[in-house]
Amino acid sequence: MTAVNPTPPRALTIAGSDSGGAAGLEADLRAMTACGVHGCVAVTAVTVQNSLGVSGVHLVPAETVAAQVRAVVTDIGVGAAKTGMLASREIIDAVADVVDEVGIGRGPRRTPFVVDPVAASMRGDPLLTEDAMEAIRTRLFPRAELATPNLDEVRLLAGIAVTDAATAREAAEALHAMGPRYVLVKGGHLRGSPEVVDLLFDGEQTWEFSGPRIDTPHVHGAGDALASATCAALARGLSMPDAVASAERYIRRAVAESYPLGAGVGPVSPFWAVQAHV
Ligand SMILES: Nc1ncnc2c1ncn2[C@@H]1O[C@H](COP(=O)(O)OP(=O)(O)OP(=O)(O)O)[C@@H](O)[C@H]1O
Ligand SMILES: Cc1ncc(COP(=O)(O)O)c(N)n1
Repeated sequence: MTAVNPTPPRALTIAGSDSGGAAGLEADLRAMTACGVHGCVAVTAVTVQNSLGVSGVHLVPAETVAAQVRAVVTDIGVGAAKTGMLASREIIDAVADVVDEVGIGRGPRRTPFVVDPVAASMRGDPLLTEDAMEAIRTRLFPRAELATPNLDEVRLLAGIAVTDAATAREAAEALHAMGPRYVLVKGGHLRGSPEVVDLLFDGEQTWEFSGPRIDTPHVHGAGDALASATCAALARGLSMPDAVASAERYIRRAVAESYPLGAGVGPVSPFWAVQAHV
């Protein structure tokens, strides 16, 4: 007898590939799977990458990136989409145009769009050309339901150095004024602090997600996994504050169970969530 199972919720990541399998679309798909969602991909770039860094980048043509988004949305359909490494201004322009075309974006009648403004790898290797951050700000932030910058990206986008709760709030306000409906200022890079505090802001209300800093160097892919877990929760129909809260619970366990890989920095682990089901 043929078993016909229900189709699970789907989400789309528009991101680059990490050959080390720690960050990028590989991290995104693992996090989406662990969070109960079928992940689809529009690949923007192939990186030559391992635990020690990025030694090569090969860009996918912008029209091929847009065509992947179109192919996924028109046939499979998704409940939410996110961006990771977008690599170039041309790809950002193509993504801005195609999300408008297929109904992904900001506001109640659009499929929720999470913009993770990835600028560099955690080791500082550039993942975006220099003129492209401005394009993320002007072309993608006004279309974003949620933007998820880390503190280096906050500095590039808003010129604010976050050092405490007051400057995190100031940054959230400045970034919100650039267009996203919600902003999540991620505190992982405030290395001296014993607590990690992520701040969600919708222009009026703030939600603070805090917990002890877990003592591990292996946080490769943490930002990708957090944005993807949020995207998965949105695809399952959660509200933004609930989706971020669920992703925050997910990422803290994933950081706690991170593991060494190669000679450099290892990844956060999605396995705890999968193992709960096997
Ligand atoms: N040592 C840690 N302990 C607890 N939580 C952490 C730790 N490091 C990262 N996190 C969680 O992961 C989230 C993403 O990390 P981070 O702020 O470093 O963003 P990112 O730079 O985009 O991530 P990455 O570059 O590692 O992919 C943080 O906001 C925090 O919730
Ligand atoms: C293809 C790709 N996308 C994103 C990241 C950022 O992740 P991290 O900040 O953990 O290096 C990366 N290193 N590679």
